[in-house]
Amino acid sequence: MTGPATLRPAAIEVADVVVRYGEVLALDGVSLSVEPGRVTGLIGMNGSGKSTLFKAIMGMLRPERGKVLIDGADPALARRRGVVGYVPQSEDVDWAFPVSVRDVVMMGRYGRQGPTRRARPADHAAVAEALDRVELTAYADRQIGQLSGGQRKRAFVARGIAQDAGVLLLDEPFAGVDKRSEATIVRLLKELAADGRTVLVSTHDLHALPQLADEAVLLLHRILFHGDVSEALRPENLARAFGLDVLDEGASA
Ligand SMILES: Nc1ncnc2c1ncn2[C@@H]1O[C@H](COP(=O)(O)OP(=O)(O)OP(=O)(O)O)[C@@H](O)[C@H]1O
Repeated sequence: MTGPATLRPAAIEVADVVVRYGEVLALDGVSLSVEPGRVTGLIGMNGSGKSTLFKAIMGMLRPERGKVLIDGADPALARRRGVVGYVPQSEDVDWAFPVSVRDVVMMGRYGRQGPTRRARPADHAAVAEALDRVELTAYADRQIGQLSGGQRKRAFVARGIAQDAGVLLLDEPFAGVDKRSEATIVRLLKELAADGRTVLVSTHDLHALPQLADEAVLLLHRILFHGDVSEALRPENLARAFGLDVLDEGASA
């Protein structure tokens, strides 16, 4: 499948990144390359540093050490250029905010509209196409909070599509989503990767991983594993990523 002409595929390069919040060492020398054209699953327990890694990739925090490059460019610059699209965790969104689904998707066009934010015909066309792609055309005028969990995620994916983002970061897209919506989102993400996008998805949902991801990254403040999904899911790898060895030690003490 060929992508839209304006799509800017971009690889993510993370080199030896250290991020600390006061005493908490959230990322401890993380190095990772994420390639376009694939869905990469980012797996780690609560507090393992997944959201912090996303923030570093978006240039929203400056690492104490190391570097992030998006297609060779500074991540904050890449974000301002609209190269990086982000689907946030549900808790990070104010669902009561009085905006329609269409408004949310139009936000993906703001970077092109300048300070006046006046939508041109091309912006409306891109929003309509993105809504169609995620199958939310019929819901375009609904307030964003009046959608199901899966539809809410798809609205934010549509924002990234309208933005022509070459990199899509999704933070826990399956949390609070039923199986049918999960299957729809998985299919959509695979299509978006096939267009040439770089798709990085954090998830706790290990069952969805084989269908979803072409490769997997296990994170526990540092990269424990990066490679085949089936290998990532081996019990010894999951035990390391989810700290079960720590629990075992505690149990035997
Ligand atoms: N703003 C902050 N101030 C202090 N500590 C923080 C802050 N943000 C994150 N942390 C800590 O940094 C570590 C990594 O947090 P992060 O949110 O990146 O993990 P996560 O893998 O995304 O977790 P979850 O799966 O629960 O969303 C945790 O120990 C967390 O408590």
